[in-house]
Amino acid sequence: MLHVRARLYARLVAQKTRGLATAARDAQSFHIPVINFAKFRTANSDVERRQTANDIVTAFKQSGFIYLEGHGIPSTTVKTAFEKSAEFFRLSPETKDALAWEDPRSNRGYVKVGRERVTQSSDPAEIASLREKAPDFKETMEIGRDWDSVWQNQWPREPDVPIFKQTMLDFFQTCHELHTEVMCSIALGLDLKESFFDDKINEQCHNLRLLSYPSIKRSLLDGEGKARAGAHSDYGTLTLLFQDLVGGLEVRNPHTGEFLPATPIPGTIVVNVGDLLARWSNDVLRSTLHRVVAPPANINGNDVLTPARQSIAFFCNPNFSAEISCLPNCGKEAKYPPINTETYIVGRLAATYD
Ligand SMILES: O=C(O)CCC(=O)C(=O)O
Ligand SMILES: [Fe+2]
Repeated sequence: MLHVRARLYARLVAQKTRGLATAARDAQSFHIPVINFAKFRTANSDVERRQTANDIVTAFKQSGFIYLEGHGIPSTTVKTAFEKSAEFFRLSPETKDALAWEDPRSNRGYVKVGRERVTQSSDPAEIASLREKAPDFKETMEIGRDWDSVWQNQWPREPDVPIFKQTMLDFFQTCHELHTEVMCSIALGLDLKESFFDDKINEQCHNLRLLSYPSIKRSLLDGEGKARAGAHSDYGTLTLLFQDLVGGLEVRNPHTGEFLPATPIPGTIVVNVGDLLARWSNDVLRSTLHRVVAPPANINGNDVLTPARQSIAFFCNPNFSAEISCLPNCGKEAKYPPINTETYIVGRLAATYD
């Protein structure tokens, strides 16, 4: 009897040790890999295409974030989008306020500093209090598909920022096409037909967000919950994030709770999984918390002001009419009931804006 108990105990200890070893491995292996998408786009063989698709899906299972290189978007295209974005944010506060964001169903227009507070909370009172105590130090311009039958983009007047509209329309289209390709790779990596997502993501219900983080006193970003953008996850399928070289983006290791810097790598796009794709995949793909904090201080450590920072996020969504229910090959039992895309996205947006 004693023997049996001792054996059982030894087995339990061994299991626990193995579990701890796996957890430690997961914690240590958390990183944001650089993936060369050119290998997928111009692959010579199915094997090569499949290899990159597997790498992407593996990374999205582990950390939910990748740096995409070889994505095919010319650096001049990104540079022009950043220049036009900077030109827009240099407009007077009155000119920008005249284009104010008004409605989560539209999700278009200018959002001044302090109006949005991204968070994981869905409690309106908690979000309101966070917004007051620790607002996001950023301003944004939100752009949707321009041919929507109900909602209109809030374009600045052409003479105020020449070619802004055309630049952003072209950039929107370019990002939409890249999203479609990356979703093909995800389908393949999940053992689905490569075209599986095509008719569920083709209506361009996306959101192009230009972000400007003004230069502020570093001390304003010290303190509980204070950040340029608070810790949050994104809502849709994928986010394509273009960042300048200032730094400050951090990604949370879910195994340890620690935030890891997503240091800018020139020429790459940071791509991360959003909540709706995580839900679609029954949490096989991971939607990871991230935030934007003050960039690392200078070596002498006494820089009082943070440099201004610019980024562009393209939030990709399924078609608003698409029903999101557990994908094939993603577990035996669905963890979530089906949900309509528009209901989900508009609900999340309504909670985060003032
Ligand atoms: O500016 C960044 O680098 C990230 C912004 C972001 O995460 C967001 O707007 O959802
Ligand atoms: Fe985000």
